[in-house]
Amino acid sequence: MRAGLPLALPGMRIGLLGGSFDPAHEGHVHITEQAMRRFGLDRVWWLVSPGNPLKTRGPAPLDERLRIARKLMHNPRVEVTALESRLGTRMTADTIAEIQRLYPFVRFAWLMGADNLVQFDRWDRWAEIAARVPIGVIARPGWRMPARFSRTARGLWRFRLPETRVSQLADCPPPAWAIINVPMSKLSSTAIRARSAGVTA
Ligand SMILES: Nc1ncnc2c1ncn2[C@@H]1O[C@H](COP(=O)(O)OP(=O)(O)OP(=O)(O)O)[C@@H](O)[C@H]1O
Ligand SMILES: O=C(O)c1ccc[n+]([C@@H]2O[C@H](COP(=O)([O-])O)[C@@H](O)[C@H]2O)c1
Repeated sequence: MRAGLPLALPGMRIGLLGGSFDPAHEGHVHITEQAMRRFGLDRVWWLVSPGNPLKTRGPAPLDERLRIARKLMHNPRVEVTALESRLGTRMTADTIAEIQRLYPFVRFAWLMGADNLVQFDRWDRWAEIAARVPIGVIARPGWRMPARFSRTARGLWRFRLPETRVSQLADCPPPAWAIINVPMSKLSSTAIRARSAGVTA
C-alpha cells in the first residue's frame, strides 16, 4: 500500500462520494450520513476532485477545498481525501479502476446526488463505471423525477435494486444501482458561492 493512502480492511463496504466540494456544505454531510445508513456502508471517502471534467469554470484551489471539507466533516467513519490528485486521475472511470486495483478486497460503491445521474451518460466511459461499481443515488430537491426518467436510469432500469436490497448495495455485483428518498437538503455550493460573491461585491 502506498504511503498516505486511506486505510481500509478487507471486506469493508466503502462509498465513494466524488465532488468539487467548492465549498463543502452541510448537504454533503447529510447525504453522506444518509447514504451510509441506507446503503449499509462501513465508511465513505470524499474524493475532493482536482476539477469536474464537464465544468468549464475551475474550482477554488484544492488545498483550500480540502481544508474547509475537513473542518466540516467530523464523522470518524468519513475520510476526506485528495485521492484523485494523488493518483493523477481526473476521469471517474480511471479513478475507480485505480482504487479497485489498490484495494482489491474492498467493496466499493459510487455515490452521487440525483442531479449527477441526469448527466451521467455524458461522463467519460460511463458504462464502464456502471459495470465496475454499484451506484447509490441520493435524492436532491428538484432532481428526483428528472433522475428517474433520465437516459441512464432508463438504460439501467433492469439493474435497479428493489427496496429490500438497497442496504446491500456494495455487495451487489455491478451493474446495480439504487436511488434513495431521504429528507432532502436544498444546500448547494453554487448558492454558497453566489452568496459570498454578493457579500464581497
Ligand atoms: N443538497 C444535496 N442533495 C443531494 N446531493 C447533493 C447535495 N449537494 C451535493 N450533492 C451531491 O454531492 C456530490 C458533490 O457535489 P458538489 O461538490 O458538486 O456540490 P454541489 O452543491 O452540487 O456543487 P455545485 O452547486 O457547484 O454543482 C454530487 O454527487 C452532488 O450531486
Ligand atoms: O469522469 C467524468 O467524465 C466525470 C464527469 C463529470 C463529473 N465527474 C465526477 O463527478 C463527481 C461530482 O462532480 P461535481 O463537480 O458535480 O461535484 C466528481 O467526482 C467528478 O470528478 C466525472
